[in-house]
Amino acid sequence: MVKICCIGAGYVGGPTMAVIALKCPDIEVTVVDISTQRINGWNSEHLPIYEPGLEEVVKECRGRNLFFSTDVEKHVAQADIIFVSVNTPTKTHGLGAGKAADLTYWESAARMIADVSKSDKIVVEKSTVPVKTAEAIERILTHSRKGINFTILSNPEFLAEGTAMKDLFNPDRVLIGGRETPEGQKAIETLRDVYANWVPMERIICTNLWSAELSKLAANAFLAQRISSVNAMSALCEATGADVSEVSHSVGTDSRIGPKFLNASVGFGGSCFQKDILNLVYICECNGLPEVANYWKQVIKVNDYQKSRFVNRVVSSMFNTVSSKKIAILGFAFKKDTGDTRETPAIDVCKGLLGDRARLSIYDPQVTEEQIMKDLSMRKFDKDHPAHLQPPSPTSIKQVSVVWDAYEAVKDAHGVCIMTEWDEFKKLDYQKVYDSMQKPSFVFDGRNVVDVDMLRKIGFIVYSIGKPLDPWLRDMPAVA
Ligand SMILES: NC(=O)c1ccc[n+]([C@@H]2O[C@H](COP(=O)([O-])OP(=O)(O)OC[C@H]3O[C@@H](n4cnc5c(N)ncnc54)[C@H](O)[C@@H]3O)[C@@H](O)[C@H]2O)c1
Ligand SMILES: O=c1ccn([C@@H]2O[C@H](COP(=O)(O)OP(=O)(O)O[C@H]3O[C@H](CO)[C@@H](O)[C@H](O)[C@H]3O)[C@@H](O)[C@H]2O)c(=O)[nH]1
Repeated sequence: MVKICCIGAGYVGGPTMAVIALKCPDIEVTVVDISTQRINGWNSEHLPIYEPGLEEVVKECRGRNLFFSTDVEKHVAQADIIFVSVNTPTKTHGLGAGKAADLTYWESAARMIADVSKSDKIVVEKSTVPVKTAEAIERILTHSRKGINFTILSNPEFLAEGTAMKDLFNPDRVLIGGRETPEGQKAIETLRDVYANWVPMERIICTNLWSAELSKLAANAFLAQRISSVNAMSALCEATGADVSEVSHSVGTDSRIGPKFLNASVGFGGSCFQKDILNLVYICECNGLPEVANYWKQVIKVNDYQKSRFVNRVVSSMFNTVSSKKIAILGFAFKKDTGDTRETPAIDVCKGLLGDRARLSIYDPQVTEEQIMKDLSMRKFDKDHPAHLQPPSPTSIKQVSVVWDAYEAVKDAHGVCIMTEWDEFKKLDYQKVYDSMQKPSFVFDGRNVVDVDMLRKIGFIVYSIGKPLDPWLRDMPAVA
């Protein structure tokens, strides 16, 4: 029986391996992690991550051909194929701090593989890594060569959180990069055969190592660039009276552009876009391409601008101060259908409002109080490191309360900020919300989920990203 071991039981390692186990009953899959808490979670009734459809697959395969373990070395030693899906966060200190990818976790995984292996292995880069990482990893793997052959492949993951299972079952493509040597090509075939159990052959793209590594960074940069483009347009829409949804629709019907990923928002979040673009910027700089680096840097700048623009709208609309005013924050996750808060725009918006001394009442159906408190007190980039290495969270933050019901959050609030597009925020009884709030009552929709006309009829003053402005807001300065 072929044995697969995946190092890193996170948002990628867990779901990806669960799907391989489901689709390949002849393969034994073990997911290992240094975090006992994470592994205990995977072996329990309460999985450590929320992803629609994941629990069913894990329950079907766990104990059959899917295992979760902290015995990292044992399972690595036994495996034929090793996926490495550990964190590759942005460096927080030293050379390239704030931009370069921190490969500490990858390097320690590679050293451990080299130390414990007693048979030939295919080592698969599943984490998103800088282009040319495979070369460095190869050096580490072969430094203590004991007659063992390591063949390295790049197999970047394209799943999006909230739709991970759907994306894994029916991927647009699976990308496999390898060396153009007979061993490299043979390893590509071996991995292709695994995916071929459920992915049509024409959707499995095989390239050289560097193309595969760079394609992942490029795909995320292109996706994020679309959002920053539409968000830049949203500011112009507000200034001119155009409606960003109409503009997106009109632009997206051009088949060369396409309709996806053109929703204006308070900004993109998630663990990947910012980190991967910063990484791309750093690689460009290291390769003497400052113009290319600056081009991609602008995608992040527009994203930061969008978040601070939103905070400024809130503060300026509410008589230029939110000091001591209760503001309800609906949604904290970086998108719906996930409990993940890494780089969520809600963090920057909440910090901006707290800076103006607001009192916040936060509700998200999937994010715990502990997580929110941690996020609001943690430094930028600390968040994407393994949980057990993060600083301990404070028990509470003055001026922030976390509640478990949207109606509780809005009670006596002066304003409501919608930060995540959870379906339940579309279906709230807004008359009830209005009745329980202070007057005038404001709604700031960072995700364009509410029916603006209906809310205005109820009596709300509404701000919706990129939409024609409420007469009240038109007279208020939107810049700090
Ligand atoms: N989250 C996504 O949607 C997504 C999608 C595509 C690619 N990626 C990339 O995949 C990689 C992993 O992302 P993630 O979101 O799954 O991260 P994650 O933080 O959820 O999981 C990573 C896991 O690796 C473990 N780990 C770290 N070092 C280890 C070691 N030496 N040995 C064993 N375990 C170790 C951590 O404890 C953690 O549980 C990153 O490079 C990310 O950029 C993420
Ligand atoms: O039109 C849009 C689409 C998305 N977003 C926001 O963009 C962020 C990222 O969304 P999404 O890309 O759907 O989620 P991720 O899980 O971050 O997935 C991205 O990052 C992953 C990690 O690299 C890749 O694997 C995926 O292909 C890529 O979509 C979220 O805050 C969304 O709300 C918008 O504001 N407008």
